[in-house]
Amino acid sequence: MLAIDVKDLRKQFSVQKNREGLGGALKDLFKREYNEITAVKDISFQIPQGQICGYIGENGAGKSTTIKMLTGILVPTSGHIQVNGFVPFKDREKFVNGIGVVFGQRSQLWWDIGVIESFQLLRKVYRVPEEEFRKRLNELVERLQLGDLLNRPVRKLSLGQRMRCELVASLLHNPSILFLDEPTIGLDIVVKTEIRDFLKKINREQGTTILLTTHDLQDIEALCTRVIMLDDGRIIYDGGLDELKSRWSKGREIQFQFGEQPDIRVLKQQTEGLSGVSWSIDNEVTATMFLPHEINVSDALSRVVGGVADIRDIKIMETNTDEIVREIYKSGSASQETADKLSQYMGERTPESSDGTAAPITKDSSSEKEPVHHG
Ligand SMILES: Nc1ncnc2c1ncn2[C@@H]1O[C@H](COP(=O)(O)OP(=O)(O)OP(=O)(O)O)[C@@H](O)[C@H]1O
Repeated sequence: MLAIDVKDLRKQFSVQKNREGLGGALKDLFKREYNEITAVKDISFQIPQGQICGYIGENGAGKSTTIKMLTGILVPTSGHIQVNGFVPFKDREKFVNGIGVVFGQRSQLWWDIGVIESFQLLRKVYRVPEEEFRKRLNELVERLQLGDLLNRPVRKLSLGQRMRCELVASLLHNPSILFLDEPTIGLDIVVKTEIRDFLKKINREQGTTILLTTHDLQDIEALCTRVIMLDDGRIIYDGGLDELKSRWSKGREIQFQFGEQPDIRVLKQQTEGLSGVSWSIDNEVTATMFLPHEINVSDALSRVVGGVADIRDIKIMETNTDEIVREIYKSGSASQETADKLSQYMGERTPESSDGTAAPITKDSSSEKEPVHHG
């Protein structure tokens, strides 16, 4: 069964226009005018069970709006969604038992009470039997090393400690799908790594499906085999991370360290005839060879190694995903082929139903913009 099935999903918001000046304010009082914002524009994708998929895009691309529709917080304007076989905003009671949600920028824990008490309240919300809850809690507490924190009020936790507690909270009822919206935002590299390792483990051991939005591409590199890239509410890439890199990176770089000062003319002679290969001298003893994708690394390497003496070290430089993704964001399209395909089936459509906010998933998710701290 598919974990997530989305077809032609659209979300429009009506935003009130504010006219300028006192006269404008008075007019606003009597006749309100609205602008339509289309945050998500007829997107379609399917995620099989057990996959970890990255959902990325620039600020305002529509990531959070999608997650909110997938978790039943927002009602779509049009299109179809099934998550675990349920329509999120309709079948909420049954639906929420199968999903876990972490919004990095807001808390699902009660601010002033001890962490363990928040967990107990969540146990009741999700109707988890006490014995099962204890077993699961012990396991999660051990894995995320929360032992000392359980009796502290949430407001006294550091961001990293709170985020580990948020993860436990989202997993207490053993959901099969986890939605993570910026789960590593603001965390230091140690906590980020711990959280990534933990997520990899639960995915591997329990087959948890994970949909993850992030601006940190290291999260994507560490966790995701697939990435969906959004631009202005549309999907501009859906595929493997490796494929994205190889299709979009301009080439590879190999850095050589020599025993003596390299002569650029000699280096160029070695790679003569290899189209697109170029050289630059970095300092007295190192030079870098740039290779377009069409040229085989071993062909180029063997020419240099065979023709130049005294090579001390060779470094093949990793493709920098950040740079690639930045380039794609700038151009707004991951490939011509994708853009062509998209333009065939997308296009502005008339909204079919009004937007709206569904009832809260569990306790209080009514405030859309402000962090929710219970207390
Ligand atoms: N409740 C709302 N009312 C009106 N417009 C909204 C609302 N929520 C989101 N938007 C608009 O929809 C668009 C997409 O916003 P969304 O929060 O989904 O983007 P995002 O990709 O998650 O961005 P970020 O990375 O900054 O969190 C933006 O133009 C945003 O201003």
